[in-house]
Amino acid sequence: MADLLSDEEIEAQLPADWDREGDEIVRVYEFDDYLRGVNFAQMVGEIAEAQFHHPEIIIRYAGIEIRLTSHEEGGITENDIEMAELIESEHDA
Ligand SMILES: C[C@H](O)[C@H](O)[C@H]1CNC2=NC(N)=NC(=O)C2=N1
Repeated sequence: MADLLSDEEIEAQLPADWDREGDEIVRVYEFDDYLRGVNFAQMVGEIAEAQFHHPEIIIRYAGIEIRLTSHEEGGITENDIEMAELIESEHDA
């Protein structure tokens, strides 16, 4: 079990373009092609399986929303920050 991060730690470690919403960190990735978004969601799912840390993935016509929280700990942990960083690197690849 990872430790819950403090408000200051979350603020300091949140990757660029990610927002904090209560017990979750959130990012919307916009795509101008629906199936490119679907493909990105698939890649996020593969990262989640590899990390065994699973985001909520919302597939919309205009883009993909990723919501991360650590359910077992009941808040935001290093696992969420690490997942956000891995997803960012996948998006930038
Ligand atoms: C039993 C529990 O669901 C598993 O240990 C993993 C699976 N994936 C998970 N994903 C997320 N986001 N939070 C968890 O606490 C979590 N736990």
